[in-house]
Amino acid sequence: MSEPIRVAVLGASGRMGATTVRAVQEADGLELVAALDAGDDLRSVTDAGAQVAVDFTVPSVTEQNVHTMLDAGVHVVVGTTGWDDASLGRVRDHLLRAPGVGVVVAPNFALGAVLAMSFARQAARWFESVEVVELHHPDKVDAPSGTARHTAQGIAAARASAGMGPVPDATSQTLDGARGADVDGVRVHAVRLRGLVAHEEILLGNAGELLTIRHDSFDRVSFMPGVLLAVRQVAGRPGLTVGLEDLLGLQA
Ligand SMILES: NC(=O)C1=CN([C@@H]2O[C@H](COP(=O)(O)OP(=O)(O)OC[C@H]3O[C@@H](n4cnc5c(N)ncnc54)[C@H](O)[C@@H]3O)[C@@H](O)[C@H]2O)C=CC1
Ligand SMILES: O=C(O)C1=N[C@H](C(=O)O)C[C@H](O)C1
Repeated sequence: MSEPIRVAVLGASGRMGATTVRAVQEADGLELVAALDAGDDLRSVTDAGAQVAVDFTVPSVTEQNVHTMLDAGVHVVVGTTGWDDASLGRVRDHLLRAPGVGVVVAPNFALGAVLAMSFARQAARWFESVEVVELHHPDKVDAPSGTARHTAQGIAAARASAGMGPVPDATSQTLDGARGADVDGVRVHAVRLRGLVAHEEILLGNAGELLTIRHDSFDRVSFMPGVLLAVRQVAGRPGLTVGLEDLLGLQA
């Protein structure tokens, strides 16, 4: 039998980190060797011999954590949101100096959410109108969600490659924020409500019809199959992988 993959979890006391700690402990072929939270020294990841670090921390520290892991030759699976083209570009550059090391950054590890984004990209070219609504628990620090941004970017790219123009919208008088955020021309609305976990609706409209694509995460265990898949695959994927689509054999 092969040796287990040695895994460290960063943000281990948080909602996602604690769920990941349990999932790694229960998974075949994985061994939890370090569980760190704010204030802990990242050197304990390498001291513990971790091969893969999973980051579920906060947007303000995740990029620095990844650079520190790359300097140590540790593969990284990142679920923390807040990434943009510039921060991803810096990681891509760093990876040129860390040959053989892999980083997977995925805004959402729930299989249904990844499929919903894929369906939305597929549908985008056939609908004149589209808006994205994300709904989350009120302790979330960022808005709109990383998933909603990724969804809107994918829809915008699909519309652009189909030669579609802007989404119709005659609004000329409005209160600030009433039309949501503009992500590459796609309106994104963020709801924060006690009782919710993580939910997304993609609304696609044509004259006389509406297609709604909806995904609900009712429990954080929904993210774990995707997290474990990435942990198992990251060492075999040198360089930067953004999103879980490629790991699931879906078109990005
Ligand atoms: N990709 C995905 O599927 C999912 C991503 N997320 C994202 O994961 C992130 C974490 O979400 P939650 O667990 O709900 O937040 P949380 O606030 O419950 O947990 C964050 C944890 O990170 C810790 N932390 C802060 N600075 C740190 C540092 N320098 N080193 C180590 N730990 C540090 C905090 O003390 C806290 O325990 C968010 O960005 C969220 O959007 C959440 C759910 C699913
Ligand atoms: O903070 C959360 O809870 C979530 N964050 C991620 C995001 O911002 O997309 C993934 C999921 O929506 C849960």
